[in-house]
Amino acid sequence: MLRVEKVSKHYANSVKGQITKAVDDVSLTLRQNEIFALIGESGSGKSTLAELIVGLQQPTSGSITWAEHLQVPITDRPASFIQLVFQNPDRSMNPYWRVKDIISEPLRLSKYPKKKAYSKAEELLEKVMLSADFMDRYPAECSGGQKQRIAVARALSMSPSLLVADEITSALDPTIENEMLQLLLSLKRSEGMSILYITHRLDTISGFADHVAVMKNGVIQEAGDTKTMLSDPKSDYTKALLRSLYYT
Ligand SMILES: Nc1ncnc2c1ncn2[C@@H]1O[C@H](COP(=O)(O)OP(=O)(O)OP(=O)(O)O)[C@@H](O)[C@H]1O
Repeated sequence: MLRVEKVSKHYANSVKGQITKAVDDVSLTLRQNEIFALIGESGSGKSTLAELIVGLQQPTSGSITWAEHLQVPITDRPASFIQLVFQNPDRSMNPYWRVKDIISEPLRLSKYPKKKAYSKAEELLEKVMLSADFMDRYPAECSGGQKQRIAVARALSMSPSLLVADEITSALDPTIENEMLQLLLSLKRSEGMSILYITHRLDTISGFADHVAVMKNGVIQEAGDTKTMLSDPKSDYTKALLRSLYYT
């Protein structure tokens, strides 16, 4: 569905003559209706790659296209095609707005009448397993996990084909994190969309992600189906990551 081909993003550093290769010659394919986990330690280039995919940044070289129209650059996609949810929901929520206005904002921007947008917001809350009581709350009256669900609900309002979830469970405790993963799995099934799930933790992806890519220093070290990679890792880096799980 989405093809990333030989994509690089290099930044010129303030130190003269040096460049940071945040993403370096990355190729991967995201299929329809799959969960693709992108794994890497801090600074490995995950968020930069996500921003390139979403179109928030332009690659230094390479191309990102969606497979139905392979020659169409990602920047020419319909606005609703990809939605991004960040690690910190507070970054994208106006603290003075009620939940119903936060969720329905994309619909209102698409000229939905207010009443219809609110009724859709209530449906979306139900999709992320929050009750209608949340409609009139402010973000400060919601927990971190609930705010992430609200951010997902807002993203769903545009019926995206691809949801990019950048470290959205990192700040949550294990039980709430597990509930969020279950929610994403059920949304994949019910909405038929694909999810690019970005994380620094390999231990969350078993039974959740269909495919996985492991990234280090801007380079994909290994990619493949999750079961095979977890049971038979090929790169030394993936092996080291897996070994480290047993010591945490
Ligand atoms: N605007 C920028 N200018 C210069 N260097 C940058 C810029 N953005 C990111 N980098 C560098 O690119 C590399 C990759 O950063 P990126 O944020 O993509 O990593 P990450 O894997 O998402 O890390 P984290 O999990 O900590 O968010 C890092 O070395 C970072 O310092």
